[in-house]
Amino acid sequence: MKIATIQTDIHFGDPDANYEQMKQLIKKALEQQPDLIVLPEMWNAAYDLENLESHADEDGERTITFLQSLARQGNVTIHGGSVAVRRGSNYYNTSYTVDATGEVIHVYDKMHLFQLMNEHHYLSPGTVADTFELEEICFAAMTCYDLRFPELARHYALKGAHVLLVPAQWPTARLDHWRILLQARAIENQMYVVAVNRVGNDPANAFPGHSLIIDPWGTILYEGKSGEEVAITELDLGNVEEFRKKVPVFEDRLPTRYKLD
Ligand SMILES: O=C(O)CCC(=O)C(=O)O
Repeated sequence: MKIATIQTDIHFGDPDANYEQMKQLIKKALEQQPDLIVLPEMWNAAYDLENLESHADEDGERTITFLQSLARQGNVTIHGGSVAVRRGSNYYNTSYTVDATGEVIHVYDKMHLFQLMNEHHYLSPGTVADTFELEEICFAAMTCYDLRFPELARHYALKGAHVLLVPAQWPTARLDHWRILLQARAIENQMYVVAVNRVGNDPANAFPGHSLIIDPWGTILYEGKSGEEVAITELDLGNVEEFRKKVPVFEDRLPTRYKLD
């Protein structure tokens, strides 16, 4: 599977500029005919949480229409990173995945809200962690801070996921955590991890890029630099069981002996 990762800066609190910029970047990715495009976290307005009322996407309608048009045009599936969405009186950090026919095949609301960026004061947490199928391969998605919760990645692995998508706005100050945690999730769950981070600055943080694609052995197959990058990585996603046979952790788990609550 050919995967395009879109590592970009994001205009703070300016959805119109961000939809236009993302359209150009997706079109650039389409030139290389990828099967899947993955975008970063909160790309419609960045972390301008104080102004959600004016720029959160009402029921995700603008984002879904935008992704559907480009997915059909490029005959590609797009995991739309995440955007700030309003549903009823609540706001969410939501990922939509749209396939080449324009069908929304998966929706994920970020579960673990990041107190250091005040998400918990503005957003509601997601409650559903489902997997989805793409070309007969089981995928799962989480968002940025969710990465610190190994239980969520293990939950997905036990549901059959072979690929974990992780859009993020992970700050430069903790870049070493980013790389180590992504590798750990890949190794301990023996799954591919495709993680897309933003670059640039917002009023509170700098963002380093370093988007990463890691195989189930923990080997880094792609690592972005610190600028804007539309990268294509070709992956053989059908070989996860081969990795799992080498070290059979799923056979050797003893779940009745460790209670997590
Ligand atoms: O956990 C971290 O250090 C970064 C998390 C984060 O920036 C986020 O969830 O937006």
